[in-house]
Amino acid sequence: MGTTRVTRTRVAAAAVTLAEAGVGSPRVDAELLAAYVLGVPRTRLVLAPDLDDEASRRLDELVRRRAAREPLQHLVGTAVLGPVSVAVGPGVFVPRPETELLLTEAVAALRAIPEPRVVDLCTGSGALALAVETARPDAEVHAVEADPAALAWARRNLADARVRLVAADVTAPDTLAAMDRTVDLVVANPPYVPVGTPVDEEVDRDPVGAVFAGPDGLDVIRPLAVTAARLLRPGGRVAVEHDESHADEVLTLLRDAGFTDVATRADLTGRPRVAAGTRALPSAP
Ligand SMILES: C[S@@+](CC[C@H](N)C(=O)[O-])C[C@H]1O[C@@H](n2cnc3c(N)ncnc32)[C@H](O)[C@@H]1O
Repeated sequence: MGTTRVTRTRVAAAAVTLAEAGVGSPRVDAELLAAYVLGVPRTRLVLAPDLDDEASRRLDELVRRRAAREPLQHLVGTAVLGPVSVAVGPGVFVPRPETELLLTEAVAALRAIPEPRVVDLCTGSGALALAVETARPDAEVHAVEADPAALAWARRNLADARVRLVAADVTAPDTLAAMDRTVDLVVANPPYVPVGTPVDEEVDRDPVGAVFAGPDGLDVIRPLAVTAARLLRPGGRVAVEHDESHADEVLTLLRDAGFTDVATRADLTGRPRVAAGTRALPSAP
């Protein structure tokens, strides 16, 4: 048997198992799990040594767990956001590719600002804060999170970074009060799903408080818009990820909180997913 034939056969069988279990990207997941077991990037799978008996057993076990809809990122222990990879598992929200739109908006907003001060509200694993710091090593980045389990993951992910992690409630009127009117950019990917909305089985593994936010999904974004306006200097920028059904409501919340130039950014499929705005300048006396 050729060196990669076992792997090819096992990956094909795993993809069938995952498809039957309703996994959205069965072939990719099968390849990623095989690559993980073999300790190679997915792009090098065809060049990797074949699966031996022990590796085959480990792959079977991971495929069984993935078919039971454990998130792929929990199985491999990491999730990627733009240029960074963070450790994830039970107790913390798994960063999603969708949030790269927010990261792109953040980096664009900082383009002309030297040594910017940035606040990431609702940081979860710390992925977005770390990605901003990686893109802009001259930035002073603060990351705010309230949930103790998520904070433990963020602490681990930010251990070697300069990001300052703050345990606080982003809806409280005094969070980071010492920084009022000094921040250049506030970014946030808060919970925004209306309570009771059916979600994928994988989303069910995210902490409830990371996903759901009250009957209309806006229980965190509503006060967060006020917090962002308080923290930002006049002319500073805000960018908030939201559900595609909330575009108009979030723009209204930003306007009501004191933002101008509010606009929605759409993802590659045209769905509105990020609202951005500028902290209004004080009106002339
Ligand atoms: C959707 S997750 C996003 C995590 C991360 N920013 C990302 O993009 O992967 C939302 C996070 O907000 C946190 N959170 C929810 N309500 C909060 C609040 N009132 N204050 C601070 N953090 C909060 C949750 O614990 C969760 O970690």
